[in-house]
Amino acid sequence: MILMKDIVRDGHSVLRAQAAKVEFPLTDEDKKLAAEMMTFLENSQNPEIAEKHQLRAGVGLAAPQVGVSKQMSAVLVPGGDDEEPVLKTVLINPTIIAHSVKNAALSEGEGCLSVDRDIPGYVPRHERITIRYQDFDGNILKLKLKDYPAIVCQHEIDHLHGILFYDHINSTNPFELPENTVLLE
Ligand SMILES: CNC(=O)c1cccc(C)c1Nc1nc(N2CCN(c3ccccc3Cl)CC2)nc(N2CSC[C@H]2C(=O)NC)n1
Ligand code: NI
Repeated sequence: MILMKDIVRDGHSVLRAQAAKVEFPLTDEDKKLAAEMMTFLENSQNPEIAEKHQLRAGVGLAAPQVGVSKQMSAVLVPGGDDEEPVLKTVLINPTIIAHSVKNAALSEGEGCLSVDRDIPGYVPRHERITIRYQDFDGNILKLKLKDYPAIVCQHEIDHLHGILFYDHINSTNPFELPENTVLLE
């Protein structure tokens, strides 16, 4: 199982590299990695397991964060208690093919499993996006998202292009809110 010791931290070059496209058919190794990344997210969101293994909670994990420079990210945005997840998917070779003019940012800022320090500030992103990606069989799928799930997927797709959340924070005024940007509570 993936543990915090397996997660690459900021400063390691793999987090700043352009990840390679995933080839199809997926190798067994690719399939295993995708499953392990999703299991990590589930474990990290389970209080008992997270406590036992000292896992930091996350809703997204990209392959470069476990040292694999491939375009694959797992996303698990939970619903309320006893509800289905809002979003549970593995994005393979994802691209944003459309987005709103309007931007959005999490009012509490963003965290990242690969960044051990708290970096305050708004991370302006698109409020709505359409993602084109591939499933395990290589079929091309489209996904329209808005608000928190859209923010999470943009954060994870950034990882595949060597971009970290704080790259988007205004260094002179971290809490400056660009016009046409809404804050998500
Ligand atoms: C600096 N301020 C902050 O971090 C921050 C501070 C407050 C609120 C938010 C909303 C913040 N922001 C933020 N909170 C999260 N979590 C909230 C807690 N949650 C979680 C925790 C426990 C169980 C289950 C779950 Cl689900 C896990 C996810 N996650 C992300 N990000 C940025 S997009 C990728 C995603 C990620 O997975 N990061 C590791 N940002
Ligand atoms: Ni991250």
